[in-house]
Amino acid sequence: MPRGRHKLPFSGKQKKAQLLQKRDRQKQRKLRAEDEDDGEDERDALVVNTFTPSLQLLDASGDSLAINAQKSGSSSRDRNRYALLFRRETDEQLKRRKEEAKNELPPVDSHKLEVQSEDIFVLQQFALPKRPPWNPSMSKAELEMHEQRYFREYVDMIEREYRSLGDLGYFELNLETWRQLWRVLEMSDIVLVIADIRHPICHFPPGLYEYVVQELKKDIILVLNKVDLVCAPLVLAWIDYLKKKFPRLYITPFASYAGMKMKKSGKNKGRRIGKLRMASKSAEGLLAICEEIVGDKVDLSSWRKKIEEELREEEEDEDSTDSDDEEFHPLKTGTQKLEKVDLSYYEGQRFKDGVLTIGCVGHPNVGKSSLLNAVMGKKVVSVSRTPGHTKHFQTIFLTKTVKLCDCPGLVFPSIAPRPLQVLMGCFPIAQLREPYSVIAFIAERIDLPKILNLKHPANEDKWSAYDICEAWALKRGYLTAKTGRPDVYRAANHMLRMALDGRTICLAFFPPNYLKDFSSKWSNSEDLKKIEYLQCQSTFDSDQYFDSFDQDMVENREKRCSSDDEADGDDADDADEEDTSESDSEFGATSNKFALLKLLPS
Ligand SMILES: Nc1nc2c(ncn2[C@@H]2O[C@H](COP(=O)(O)OP(=O)(O)OP(=O)(O)O)[C@@H](O)[C@H]2O)c(=O)[nH]1
Repeated sequence: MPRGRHKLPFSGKQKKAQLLQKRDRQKQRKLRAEDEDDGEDERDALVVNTFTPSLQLLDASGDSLAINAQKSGSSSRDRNRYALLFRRETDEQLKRRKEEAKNELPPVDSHKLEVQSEDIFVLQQFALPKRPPWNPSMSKAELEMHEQRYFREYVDMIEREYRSLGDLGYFELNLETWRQLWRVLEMSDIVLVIADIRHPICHFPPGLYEYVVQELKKDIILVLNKVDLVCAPLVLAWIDYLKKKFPRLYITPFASYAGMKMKKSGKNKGRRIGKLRMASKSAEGLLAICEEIVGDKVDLSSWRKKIEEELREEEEDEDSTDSDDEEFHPLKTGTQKLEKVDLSYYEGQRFKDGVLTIGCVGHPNVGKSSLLNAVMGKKVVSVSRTPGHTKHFQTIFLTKTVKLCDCPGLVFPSIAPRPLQVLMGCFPIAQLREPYSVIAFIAERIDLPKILNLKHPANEDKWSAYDICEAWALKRGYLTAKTGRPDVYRAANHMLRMALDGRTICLAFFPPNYLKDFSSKWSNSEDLKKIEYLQCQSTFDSDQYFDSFDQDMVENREKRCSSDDEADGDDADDADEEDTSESDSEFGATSNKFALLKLLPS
C-alpha cells in the first residue's frame, strides 16, 4: 500500500447500507429511463447543475445547456470548463416537434440529399470567434476579461444576425473550447480539418477556410474521414465539388479503421488480431500532401519510412493470390496551381525547430482522435461514440519532425437543421430530450421501414416517425416496465445510435447534381479504385459482403445490439463509455452495403 494511505475501517453494516443505496440508485435510474418525460427532465436538471462559475458567463438567461460536463471534484483543474455548451431549446419548441413526429411522413425524396455549402453556412465573416487582439503588457486577468467581453459580444451578434436568416443551429458557447481552437490554430503549420464523408460540407465552414488561408496564411487540408461508410463514387463527387469551391484546399479521403480488423485465418493470417494498426494507405495520401506543402523545409523522411515499413509488413502478410492487385498511388487532390501565397510574414515561426506541426480541428465526433491513432498506428488518444469526448487539446510526436495536435471538437455557427446536427454527431444522443424529429428527418430521406424491415404497428401503409419508433420498439422488445407499452423513446435512441455509427442506417448527403451525373460521371470514374482501395484495405472480402447483402445484415446487427444492450444499459451515461481498441476493431471491414454495392438510396 502506498505510504500515507491507510485503509479506513468499514463495518459490515455500513457495507450493507452502501449496497442498498446503490441498488436504490440503480432502480431509480431504470425507472427514469422507462418513463419518457421524467427521464428527460432529469437529464436536463443533471446537466444544468454541473455548471461551474467559469461557464456562467453565458448562463445569465438560464437557457444554456452544458453537455458532457464532468462532475467537479476537489481537483483544482476543473474539467467542466471544457464541456460542450449549447443554447437550450424551449419546452414549446420541443412539444411542437413531438406533435409533428406523429404526422404522416412525406414519401422518401432522394433529391433532398443534395446539399451545398450555402444551405448550411451563411455569414462567412462570423464563422468563428477570432482571438481578439492583445499585447504582452496585459495581465492574465485583463486578458481573460478582454476575451470574455469580446466573446459575449460575438455570441450576441451571432444570435442577432441569424435571427432573420433562419434557425440558428446549436453552436459552441463555451469560450474555453474556442480558446483551445485559437491555440491549435496558432501553433499549427498545417491545419487539418476533419469531416465525416456523409456530410462533409456541413463540417467545413467556408469562413474557417478563408480565415486560415487569407488571415493566418497557413495551408489547410480537408480530410474526408469514414470513407468506408459510403460508396466510392460519392467520395469522388464530393472531392470534385469541394475542389472547385475551395481552390486552395488540399483534400484527402481517409478511413481510420481501414487497418483495424484482422482475420484469424485465411488471407490475412498472421495479422495483429484485434489490434489497431496504421491506416497506411490513408496516411500515405496525407503524407503526400504534407510533402507537397513543406517542400524541403522539413525533413519528412522519417514519416515516409514509417509508412513504408508498415506497407512492407502488410505486403508480406498478403497472400500470393493478391498479386493482381494494382499498385496503389494516393489520389492526387492537391490545390489547383495558383500563385503561392506570400508566407514571409510568419515564415520565421513556421516549422519551428524543423518540426512540422499539424493541428486536427473539426466538429465533435468526426473522427479526429481516431485519425490520430490511425496515423500513429497505435492507440495514443482515446476515442468515443459520444460527441465532445476530447476535452483538452493534446500533442503527440508522430516522428521527431512531425507533431500532431488533437483539438477538442467544437460546433461552428450555422443554419444546419438541429436534427441534422444530431446525425452529424454535434449533439450527444443521450442528452436529447426529443429524438422523434431526428427520426423523421432520416425517414424523409431514406426508407427506414425497409432498411430495418419494420412491420407497421397498425398494419397501415403510411408511416409517421412515431410509428417507426413503435415498430422498432416492438421488434426489439423494448417495453416500458410500468405499463408494458412499446418504449418509443428507447427505440428512437437506439436507431439514432445506429445512424451515428452509419453501418446499418447510413444517411449520407450528396453534392449538387450528383444524382443526375451518377452514371455518366461518377460510377465509371478511373479514380474509383483508389477510393475502394482505402475502403477495403486489408479486410475486403467480396464474397462475405455480397452474400450477406439481404436482411442478414440487419439481423446480425440486431443480434450484436441485443448483447450490447446489457453493456449499454438504459442510462444516458452509457454512451460516454470509451470505445476500446477491441470494440473499434469491428469497423475494420467496410460494412455499409451501399458503400460496396455503389447503390443509390432508393
Ligand atoms: N466507420 C468509421 N467510423 C469511424 C472512423 N473514424 C472514427 N469513427 C467513429 O467515429 C466516432 C468518433 O470518433 P472520435 O475519433 O472520438 O471523434 P472525435 O472527432 O475525436 O470526437 P470528439 O472527441 O467529440 O471531438 C467513434 O465512434 C469512432 O469509432 C472511420 O474511419 N470509419
